[in-house]
Amino acid sequence: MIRTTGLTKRYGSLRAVDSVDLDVRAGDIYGFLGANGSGKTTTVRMLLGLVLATSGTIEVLGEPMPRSRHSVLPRVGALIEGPAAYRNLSGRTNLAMLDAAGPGGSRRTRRTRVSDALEQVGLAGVGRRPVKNYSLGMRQRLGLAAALLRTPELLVLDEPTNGLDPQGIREIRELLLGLHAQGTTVFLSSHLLAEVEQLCDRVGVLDRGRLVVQDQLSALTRPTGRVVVHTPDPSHAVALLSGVTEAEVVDRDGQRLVVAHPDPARLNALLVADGVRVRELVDQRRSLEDAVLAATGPGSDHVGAEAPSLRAGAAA
Ligand SMILES: Nc1ncnc2c1ncn2[C@@H]1O[C@H](COP(=O)(O)OP(=O)(O)OP(=O)(O)O)[C@@H](O)[C@H]1O
Repeated sequence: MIRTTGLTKRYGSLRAVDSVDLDVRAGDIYGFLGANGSGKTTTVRMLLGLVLATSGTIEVLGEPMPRSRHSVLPRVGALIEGPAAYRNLSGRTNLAMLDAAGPGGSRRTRRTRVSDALEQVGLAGVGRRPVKNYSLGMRQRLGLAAALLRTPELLVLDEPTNGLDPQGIREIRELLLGLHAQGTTVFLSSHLLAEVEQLCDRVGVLDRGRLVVQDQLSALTRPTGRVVVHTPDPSHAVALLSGVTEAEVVDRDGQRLVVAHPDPARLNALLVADGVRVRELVDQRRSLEDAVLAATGPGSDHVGAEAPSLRAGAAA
């Protein structure tokens, strides 16, 4: 769906994007993570032919960009940096104007297309109100409606939840999951780990212009081979396990033990058979944050792990 090789953008001596090999596959919800200033927007703009690459190649929907933009862009829905709209006009009129200005899409079916797009983003009831009366979340959804006018095969979204409150973020998330379930491939940039962890199945991490991670979320957060045990009898458990060669207690924090053991089921049986009460026993998994920190290392502008609500009110 999107494939780049050696994609690079220089601004003077700054390599804003540095030899990036993106691989976004059909059916992905791909999260493109990176701190502010890491080069996400520049990459997204290059994918859409809005900024020319210094070097490297780009394929979108199997066609070279920007050369094939006239055939590719009508099949791609895009939302970049706070969608612009005429404030005094209604959402519906804004969409109709965008539809008329965009490539493809006949005039005869415009009304239906606009109505369908408004319906999809949950703005059908307020489509006739002027945009100046819309909340930030409604404006963001209007931007998404514009991206949906052509029933895109691929959605490219730059920080789609920036500036939204938790409710707005959830609405966008549900909308994207719904579109994905209908077959749309989604590529979205974000600086929020939690957002990507909740929504995406494939992740790329940009660190100062370089793609330092690209993998399935499930592979990045795979089990560590350790088991987390919650027990009201931690001392008993530690004493028991000290005599078991294949088990090693690697961490103890109150009633929580982290045990290196090859088989959680066998470990559980061992503990219970000896009278240790087990409240919970789960495979320890690496968090996406751990995976990102391991790849970016110290001194990097780390992507944020803060709750999305803390970002509410940021620039749209
Ligand atoms: N037109 C430009 N001229 C010079 N430098 C630029 C230009 N556009 C972007 N940059 C620089 O390139 C780097 C990457 O910027 P970019 O906007 O792509 O990052 P980003 O990850 O999208 O960050 P943000 O989330 O803040 O938008 C930054 O250091 C930025 O200052």
